[in-house]
Amino acid sequence: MTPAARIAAAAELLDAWRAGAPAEKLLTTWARQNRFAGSKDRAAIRDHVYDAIRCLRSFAALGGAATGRGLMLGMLRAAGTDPDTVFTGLGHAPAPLVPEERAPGPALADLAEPVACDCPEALEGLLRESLGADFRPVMERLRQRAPVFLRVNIRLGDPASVAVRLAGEGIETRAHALSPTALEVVAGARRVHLSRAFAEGLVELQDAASQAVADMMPLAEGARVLDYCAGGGGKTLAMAARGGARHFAHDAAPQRMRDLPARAERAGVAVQCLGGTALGEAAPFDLVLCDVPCSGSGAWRRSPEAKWRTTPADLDRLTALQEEILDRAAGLVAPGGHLAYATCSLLAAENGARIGRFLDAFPGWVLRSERRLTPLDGGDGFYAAVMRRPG
Ligand SMILES: C[S@@+](CC[C@H](N)C(=O)[O-])C[C@H]1O[C@@H](n2cnc3c(N)ncnc32)[C@H](O)[C@@H]1O
Repeated sequence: MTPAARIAAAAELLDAWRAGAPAEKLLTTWARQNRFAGSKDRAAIRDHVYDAIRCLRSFAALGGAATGRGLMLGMLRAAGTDPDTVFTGLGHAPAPLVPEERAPGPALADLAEPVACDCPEALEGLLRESLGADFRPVMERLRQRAPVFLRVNIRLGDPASVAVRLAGEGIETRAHALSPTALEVVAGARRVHLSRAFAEGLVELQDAASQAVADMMPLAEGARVLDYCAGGGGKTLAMAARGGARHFAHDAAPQRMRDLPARAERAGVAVQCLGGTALGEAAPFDLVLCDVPCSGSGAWRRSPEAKWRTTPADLDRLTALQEEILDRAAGLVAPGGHLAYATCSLLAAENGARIGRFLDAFPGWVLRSERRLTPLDGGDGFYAAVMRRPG
């Protein structure tokens, strides 16, 4: 496909996305129905679609319309590319520009701040309040693609020698300040899944801030550790790789943990998955981590659709669920043990406010550590707090 044909395909997909279909599903269906497209075509179309979703407001303003065509036009203008070189109507390229599309519009620098930095209208007040002086730089960062990070499984290799192994497979990496186990992939990211290093459990794909959260967890020798909202088990595995403790995983949707036993085996660690009844029998635990469901606002570079589809009412539902999970998990912590709370949210309502409420409701518990990370630190936005139960 020509670059222009890829842009035409992305414009069509964006129109279907605006009608409500999830981007991932649209891209998979498109690939199935257009077998002539190669992996480079699919990757380029995916990049255009996700870039446009990340930059929805600014691209629409620069392109003069929030349609797929307007968004692609805005994307070209934002990049300083002359749209006439793409909108030629030749072959599978988009149709030539009509006079209204050609009329000079605003430049990126002239757009109002929330439009220029692609801030969702529905959450602007909360984001400003939560981020303070970092509002603009964080929102700007969320317009960009997310970096790819690997977590080195320190049970099986040290980061420096794993980096050399990866380089031998065409994957260039560099260490990252957020975590001693993190390697940022600077070239060859698409090779990771097929690499021997990945197959042998030397590395997992995991955001560096997520690794930093796992690093914060107090893991005493012989401690019994429960990942209460384990999902796919990213944090369970990161904690287990540190060694010394016994690890348990639970999730309200147990099917989310279905790959965890195989991933644990590949990583050379032991993790026991617990359903509801078994959980009660296995309690108490020395550490319970609640990596709760949240707005995901810290990860909008990776999952930009949520940026436009999360409403204040969703947030109310989420904060109520976060509170319920914390209260229930507190009952699983042994006297003198720790309860940890984590989100990939930038919003104070899901972060410090939840911990403040918990400490008010549970006298005697003390806050031991707390960390806020934004994409300005390099990885996703994260919040984590560790509290200690009275002995
Ligand atoms: C942010 S995700 C966890 C991600 C995971 N810890 C990781 O690092 O890959 C939140 C998880 O909480 C689970 N969850 C939702 N409600 C829950 C509840 N009431 N109790 C336990 N888990 C719950 C969801 O099914 C989801 O898998």
